[in-house]
Amino acid sequence: MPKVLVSDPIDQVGIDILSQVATVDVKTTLSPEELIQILPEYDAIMIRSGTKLTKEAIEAGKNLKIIGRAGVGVDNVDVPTATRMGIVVVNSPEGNTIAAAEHTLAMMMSLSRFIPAANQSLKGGKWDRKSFTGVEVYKKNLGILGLGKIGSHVASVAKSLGMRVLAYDPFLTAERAEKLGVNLVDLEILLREADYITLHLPKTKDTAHLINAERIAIMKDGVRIINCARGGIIDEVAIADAIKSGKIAGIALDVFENEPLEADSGLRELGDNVILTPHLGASTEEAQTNVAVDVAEQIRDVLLGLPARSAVNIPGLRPDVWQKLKPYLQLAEMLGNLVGQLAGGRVDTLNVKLQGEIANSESQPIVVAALKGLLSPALRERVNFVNASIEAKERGIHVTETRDPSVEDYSGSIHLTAHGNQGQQSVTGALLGKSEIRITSINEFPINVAPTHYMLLTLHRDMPGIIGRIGSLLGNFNVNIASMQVGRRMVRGEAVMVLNIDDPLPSGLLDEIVHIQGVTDAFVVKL
Ligand SMILES: NC(=O)C1=CN([C@@H]2O[C@H](COP(=O)(O)OP(=O)(O)OC[C@H]3O[C@@H](n4cnc5c(N)ncnc54)[C@H](O)[C@@H]3O)[C@@H](O)[C@H]2O)C=CC1
Ligand SMILES: O=C(O)C(=O)COP(=O)(O)O
Repeated sequence: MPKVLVSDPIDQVGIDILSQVATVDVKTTLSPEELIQILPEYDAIMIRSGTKLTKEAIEAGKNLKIIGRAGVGVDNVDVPTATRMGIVVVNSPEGNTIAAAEHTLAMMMSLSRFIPAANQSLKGGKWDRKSFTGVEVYKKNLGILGLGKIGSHVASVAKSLGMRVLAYDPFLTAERAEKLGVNLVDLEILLREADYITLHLPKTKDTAHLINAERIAIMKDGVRIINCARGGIIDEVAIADAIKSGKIAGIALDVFENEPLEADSGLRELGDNVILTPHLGASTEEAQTNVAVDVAEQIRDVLLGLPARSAVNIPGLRPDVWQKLKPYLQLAEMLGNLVGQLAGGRVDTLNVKLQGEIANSESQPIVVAALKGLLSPALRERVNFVNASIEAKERGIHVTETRDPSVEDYSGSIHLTAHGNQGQQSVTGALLGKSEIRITSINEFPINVAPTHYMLLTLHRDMPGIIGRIGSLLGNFNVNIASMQVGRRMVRGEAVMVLNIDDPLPSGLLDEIVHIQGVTDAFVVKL
C-alpha cells in the first residue's frame, strides 16, 4: 500500500478517501526538520497553508508522486522543484471560494461597524455607543485587486449592497468585467477612487509589496483595506504607519507575511480600527469538506495511475477527456520512444501532428506523452508526464504541433517527426479498434505493425533476395522472428521492413545487416 502523510488539519472525509488506497499518517505538529526526516517514506503528502514544502523538503521526498494542497494558494510549495522531480502538485481551485469571499465581506462589515471592538467593549462591562459610530458601504467605491474566483464573488455581493465596484486585474478580459458589471481600471485609478480596497490576487514576485508606502500615499484619506489573499502583498510596516498617521481609517487582515503572526508583532498593538484573524478565510465546515474531498480524490486517483483534474504543474484532464485520450497517450508515448531511437539521440526538434478525428482534441497531453516516450530511453523512470516538457526544454528540444483533420486512413492517428544524430525520421501510429496500437508508417513508408519489445527495422532496395538474406543472417545467430512487415511506395523502389524479434540482437549483427548489398540503413529498437 502507498503511504500518504497528512501534515495539516484536514477534514476526516478526506482521510477516509485516502484510506481506500493508502496507509494514511496524520502528523500535524511536525517541525521542518522532522518533516524532511520522514518525507522519504511517503508517496504523497496532503497539506494546507501550515506546511512549507521548500526545495529541501521536496528534494527529501524521493518517493513523492503527488503533493495535494487542500485549498487554493500553492505559494507554500516550491512548485518548480516539484515539477523538476516529476511530482504532480494539485489544489482545490474552487472548494473554498465562497468561504474566502464571505470572510472578506464579514471583514468589510466589521471594519465599517467596529463589531469586534464593540463586542469586546460590551463584554468588558461597558455600554459605550458613541465610540462605535460606523460608516455605510452603500454607494461607496469598492476597489478589488484581482478579479478571479473570490474577487468576482465579492464583486457580485458588493454590487447587491449598492456599492460601485472597480477592479484591477491585468489578466482579465474587458468582456468578463463587463459581464460582472465591474469597471476595469488601472491600478492608480483604483487606488485614488476606492473607499474600500480588497485584495484577491496570488502572491508572486510581481505582487509582493504591491501595497506599499508610495501607493498608500495616493489612496483616499480614510480608505479601508482588507487582505484575505496573502501576507506580503501588503507591506505591513507601511500599513501600520498609515494607520498610526490616520491616513487609513481601518484595515482587516486575515493573512500575514509570517504565519503564525509573531507574538510581538506590532500589528497586534494597533487600535480598534485594525481587525486581525488567524488565516480563517477557508475555515468553514463547507469549504473544508469541499477541499478535503477535492484533493483527497485527486491523490487517490494519481496513486491509482489516473490523471489529476486540477494539477497546477501539468494540464489537468477531465475524466471523460482522459478516457478518450488515454489510448492516444499510450500511442504517442510509444511513437515518441520509437522516433527518438530512429533519430539516434540528441534530438533537437520534434513535430507532433494530430490527424483525423483527434486533430481537434486537446493536444498538450499528447505532446507531453510523445516527449515522455522520446526521453524515456535516456531518462528511464525519471521522466514522467509532469516533467517531460521541462526536461525537453532543458535539452533544447524545439517542439512544434500541427493538425490535419483531413487524414482519413484511420479514425485518428499521430505523426511524429524528429531530427537527431541520425537525421530526420518520422513515424505514424493509429489505433485498431479502441486501443490496439499500430505503427502505420515509418519515414512515410506505409506499414501495419503491432509494436513489440524488440524490433529490427531496415531501409533497403525492394529487390529479390534481400529479405531472405536478412532472415538467414538472423537465423544463423539464433534470433527468432515473430512477424514481418514490408512497406514500399513503388515496386523495386525504396522499402522499409519491420521485423518483430523475440530476442535482442547480438552485438555486431546490425553491422553485418547494414553491409548486405541493397540495405541502406538498419535500426534496432527496444520499446
Ligand atoms: N485567506 C484564505 O484563507 C484564503 C486565501 N486565498 C487566496 O486568495 C487569492 C485569490 O484566490 P482565487 O480568487 O481563488 O484565485 P484566482 O486565480 O481565481 O484569482 C486571482 C486573480 O488575480 C489576478 N492577478 C494575478 N496577478 C495579478 C496582478 N499582478 N495584479 C492584479 N491581478 C492579478 C488573476 O488574473 C486572477 O484573476 C489567492 O492568493 C489565494 O491563495 C484563497 C482561499 C482562502
Ligand atoms: O486556500 C488558500 O489559499 C488558503 O489560504 C486557505 O488556507 P488554509 O487551507 O486554511 O490553511
